[in-house]
Amino acid sequence: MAAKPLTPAQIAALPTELPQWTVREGKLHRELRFADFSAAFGFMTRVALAAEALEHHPEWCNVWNRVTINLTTHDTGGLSDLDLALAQQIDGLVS
Ligand SMILES: C[C@H](O)[C@H](O)[C@H]1CNC2=NC(N)=NC(=O)C2=N1
Repeated sequence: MAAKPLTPAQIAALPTELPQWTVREGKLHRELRFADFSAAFGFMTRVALAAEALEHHPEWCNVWNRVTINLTTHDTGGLSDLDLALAQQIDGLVS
């Protein structure tokens, strides 16, 4: 699916659309903490499957029970509708 850059109105609505996320250095940013590594990696596995299905992939980092996620669209050089869609799916995969 071709990524569509977010409009200024969509960017202005991000805090209400995605209250768990901030925009840091132009990327959607969320930090999560889990009970242990197994829970964190289980979450990452679910996100990986969602990302593959969406053909849109996170920049992320895992340290034991912590997962740091940054979303941006390399093809457009900024935030797109695919970042919004992936962030919404990720929010639904946090258990
Ligand atoms: C061909 C393939 O769908 C593209 O290269 C996709 C893959 N995953 C991607 N992920 C992200 N975050 N940005 C992209 O521009 C991107 N492009």
